[in-house]
Amino acid sequence: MDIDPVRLESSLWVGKKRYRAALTGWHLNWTELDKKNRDKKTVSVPVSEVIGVEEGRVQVLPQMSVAEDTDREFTVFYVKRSSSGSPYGLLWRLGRTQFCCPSRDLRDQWMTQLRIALKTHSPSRPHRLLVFINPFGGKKQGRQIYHSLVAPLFELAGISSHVVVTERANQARDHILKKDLTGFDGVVCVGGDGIFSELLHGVIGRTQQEAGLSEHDPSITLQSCDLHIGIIPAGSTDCVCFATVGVNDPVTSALHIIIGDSQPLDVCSVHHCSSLVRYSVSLVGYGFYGDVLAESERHRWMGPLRYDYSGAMVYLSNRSYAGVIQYLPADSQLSSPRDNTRCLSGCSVCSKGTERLFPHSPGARSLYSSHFSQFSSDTEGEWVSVEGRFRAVSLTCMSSSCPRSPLGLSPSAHLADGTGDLIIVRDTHPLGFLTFLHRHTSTQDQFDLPFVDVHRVKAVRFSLPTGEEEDRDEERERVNDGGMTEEGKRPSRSGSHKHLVERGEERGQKDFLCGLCCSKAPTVSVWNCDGEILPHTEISCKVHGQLVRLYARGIENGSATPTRKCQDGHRNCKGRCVLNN
Ligand SMILES: CCCCCCCCCCCCC/C=C/[C@@H](O)[C@H](COP(=O)(O)O)NC(=O)CCCCCCCCCCCCCCC
Ligand SMILES: Nc1ncnc2c1ncn2[C@@H]1O[C@H](COP(=O)(O)OP(=O)(O)O)[C@@H](O)[C@H]1O
Ligand SMILES: [Ca+2]
Repeated sequence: MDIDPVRLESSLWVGKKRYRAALTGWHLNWTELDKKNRDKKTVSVPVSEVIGVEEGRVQVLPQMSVAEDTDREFTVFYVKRSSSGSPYGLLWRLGRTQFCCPSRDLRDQWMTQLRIALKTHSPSRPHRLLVFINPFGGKKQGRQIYHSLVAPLFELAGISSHVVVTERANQARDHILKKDLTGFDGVVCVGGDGIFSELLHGVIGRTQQEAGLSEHDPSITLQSCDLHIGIIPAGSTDCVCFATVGVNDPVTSALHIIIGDSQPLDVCSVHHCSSLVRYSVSLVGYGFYGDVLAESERHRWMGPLRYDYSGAMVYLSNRSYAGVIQYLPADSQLSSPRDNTRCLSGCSVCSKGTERLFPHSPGARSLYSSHFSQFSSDTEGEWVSVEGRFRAVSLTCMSSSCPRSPLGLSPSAHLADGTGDLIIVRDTHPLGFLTFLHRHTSTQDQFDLPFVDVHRVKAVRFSLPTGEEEDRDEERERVNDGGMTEEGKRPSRSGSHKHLVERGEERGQKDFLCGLCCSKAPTVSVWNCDGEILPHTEISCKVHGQLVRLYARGIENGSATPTRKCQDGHRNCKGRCVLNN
């Protein structure tokens, strides 16, 4: 349906300069005029990126206040992209321009038309948000970040928010699962990947409850979630924010939330036998990343640095683990983890994913759903099996870029294509593994190593090799342990790992901790699932295309976005090479 665009055009003043300002349905433009009425520079702001309009000369920080109201002035706030951003994504800032009209009538007309345009052209903006702050995330700045940087912007945009400062782990998840959410358009977390994961589990769980679907049945197609999730980064890794926005910056994220941006995200479900263990969006990792997480939990007091310290310790302990990996390859015609592309805002691979996942007719959708099922092997293609000793086995549904690794675990992975990338690092000499790790910090290709394989997949299973009886017993012990809460089968996030670390009954864990100070090497590692230790070694994972939506739009392509060395051998061709998109 075409909506009649709002139009208004007049001569206005900004400071001492005269401008021709025009509001069409989609854009607000103002062009400086010289004395002979010739056009000079034009500023153009899409209506969808206007944050608010106020009468008078208004400022927002440190508090919203009207500096002066002469009856003829109004202030427009909008998204302004900062040139001093990171090379990986654009920083957004609050732009502000104060206009002066020749008359009060004209001022009122501008105010009215701008507000109508905002209502008409930004229907997906949130009006009411439920905000969870983890006061202990990252450098423990969550509360301050929210109140000083984010709340004033929400107020300016007319968003009302209900704020919950969490007092315990899993409070945010339980709140979303159990409380009345009527009237909320979205949920927001202020913290790291851990509190985000709580929101993810709450939103997915609640949606399945309402749809009458069992999350424990690995063969069903889960219902995608309408309630959007926003992330204000204030954690240690903040990988989900970095990989979906391109920067970890609270103001940028707040502005994406205000304008109601929407980024679908693939989610991986992790099952053990017939029970859901957890969901993941970034990393499901065994071996190195599992060991780093287990070790880092003992050094939480170090804050975000705990990962670097533990990374070095685990690297020096030089471990590899036996296992059997099975995976279901995705259609290699559509994309590949080594095609040297980047998933950027408006990504065509993800758009095609949307068409495949949600074709318009309901009949077609259910046909596709059965095609997508991990367990219907008829149309699926074949499972592939790899057995051996591995330094690291990682599955990621997106690039998992973060400040530590700005291109991520899998630089060409897509946020919303319905697939994940399985990275298999076979056992190798220490220098080889260090090269692999180090390449995560540069534009060099970490997959271009003889002991590394990467596959684009729809599902993965991991088991211990047959004949490792000792390990199987251990695995049985873990299953009996469970790590589940009294509410039944819902996994307990930190309950399980607290159990592992504090009581030390988990043998792999005990071996691991012991292994750092004595020579006995452990035979099993643990799984790191978005920063949580899983209570099982044998798991099966399935990617659910576009299961949730974030208030984000993917990474906007700053001119300097670094990319990999291209296949012609150019180093650092930084997007100029034709092979890069
Ligand atoms: C030699 C330098 C090597 C740098 C290797 C960097 C790899 C970075 C991969 C990052 C993957 C991120 C996936 C996201 C995981 C998060 O969900 C999750 C939870 O985050 P939260 O605490 O904010 O809630 N974070 C994590 O599990 C942390 C994983 C971080 C691993 C960092 C490893 C650093 C390794 C340093 C090795 C140093 C070797 C030195 C040898 C002398
Ligand atoms: N009030 C709280 N007390 C203790 N733990 C909490 C609280 N709120 C959230 N958590 C848990 O803290 C863990 C880490 O939180 P997160 O926000 O990811 O910070 P970080 O990035 O520093 O790890 C998560 O597992 C989350 O569930
Ligand atoms: Ca994906």
